[in-house]
Amino acid sequence: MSQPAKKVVHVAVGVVVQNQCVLLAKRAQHQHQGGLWEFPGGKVEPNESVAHALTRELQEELAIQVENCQPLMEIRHDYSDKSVMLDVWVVDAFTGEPKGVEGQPLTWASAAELGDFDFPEANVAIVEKVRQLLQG
Ligand SMILES: Nc1nc2c([nH]c(=O)n2[C@H]2C[C@H](O)[C@@H](COP(=O)(O)OP(=O)(O)OP(=O)(O)O)O2)c(=O)[nH]1
Ligand SMILES: [Mg+2]
Repeated sequence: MSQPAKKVVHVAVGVVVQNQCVLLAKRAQHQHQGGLWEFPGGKVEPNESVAHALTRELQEELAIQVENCQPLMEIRHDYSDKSVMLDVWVVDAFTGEPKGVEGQPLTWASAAELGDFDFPEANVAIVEKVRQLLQG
């Protein structure tokens, strides 16, 4: 029997790079995929561009201002409880010093350190691509 089409949550995800490291944030326990590390970002609002959503979310979550970004990859993933489309962008220029505005822990990880963190399932391919990018 056919299932009704599942709503896919469109997410703007920022790979914020500086000094050959990438910025990671820890998701709060109460959130979807809580307790895991993520690339900061959040949901794209209706009629909002992905670049705008990314800029808005990184201002809200990290208090940084995106100065330059470009698309890296798109990942569609079905969790048991939710489907997501992660629109991943590299942020290679920003102003401000990243802070965990919502109380979330932040850390910078090098290519070699990326393996030390637990990420949501959807992130496997992103982490691999980011590792290559940082080794570039
Ligand atoms: N930001 C981010 N979200 C991710 C990653 N990997 C992954 O599966 N997700 C999923 C978890 C969530 O279901 C969704 C992102 O939602 P979110 O909770 O960050 O959204 P938001 O910032 O707009 O927050 P909210 O206030 O609406 O909860 O994407 C990732 O690396 N970064
Ligand atoms: Mg978020």
